[in-house]
Amino acid sequence: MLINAKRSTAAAAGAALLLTTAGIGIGAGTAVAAPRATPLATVAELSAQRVEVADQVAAAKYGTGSPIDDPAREAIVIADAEQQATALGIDPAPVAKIFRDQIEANKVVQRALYAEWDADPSLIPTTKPSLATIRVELNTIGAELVQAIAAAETSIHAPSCEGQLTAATVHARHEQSLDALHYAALLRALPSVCAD
Ligand SMILES: C=C(O[C@@H]1C=C(C(=O)O)C=C[C@H]1O)C(=O)O
Repeated sequence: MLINAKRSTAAAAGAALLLTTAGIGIGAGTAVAAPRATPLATVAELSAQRVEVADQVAAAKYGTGSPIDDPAREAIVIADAEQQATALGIDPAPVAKIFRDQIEANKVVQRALYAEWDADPSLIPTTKPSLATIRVELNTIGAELVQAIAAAETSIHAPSCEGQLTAATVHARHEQSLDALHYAALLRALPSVCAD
């Protein structure tokens, strides 16, 4: 009886080992196929999305007299981000700083596209999107970005933040096939992410 019990314990242990091994195998395979995004990777991805949306902003404004710089709208974007940060229980001041950079990055793209379109009008987009609709999209990305910043709190304060952020930035560039302009803008969007 005692021996049987030992045997069944051994059998259970063996089964558990097999399951664990199988689990590890599945886990490793999944990790290779689709690595789980780190919190800073999400910050970089959303920032990349935001600089890509700048193309639509530029297309909406170009030739309409709407200025690239819209300080009233910028104030709303920053106030929203601060409010969302406070609601999530994080310090709104560094979030506002990150959003100021995000806005500058967006304008880097807009200015570059304006210059391209001025130089070669055949490149001007033929369809003009609605600025109001694009701003709703920017609001959505912005809200997700504040959440990602909140989720990245530990990484943001870690000594490895700059290294992790560089890796995340290069990864986002690759994932979203950013061209040189949008990669330059992405770099402009992120310098305030890691805490001093
Ligand atoms: C994107 C726009 O252009 C600029 C960039 C902004 C942003 O990145 O949120 C906000 C206002 C503008 O200065 C816009 O007008 O909506």
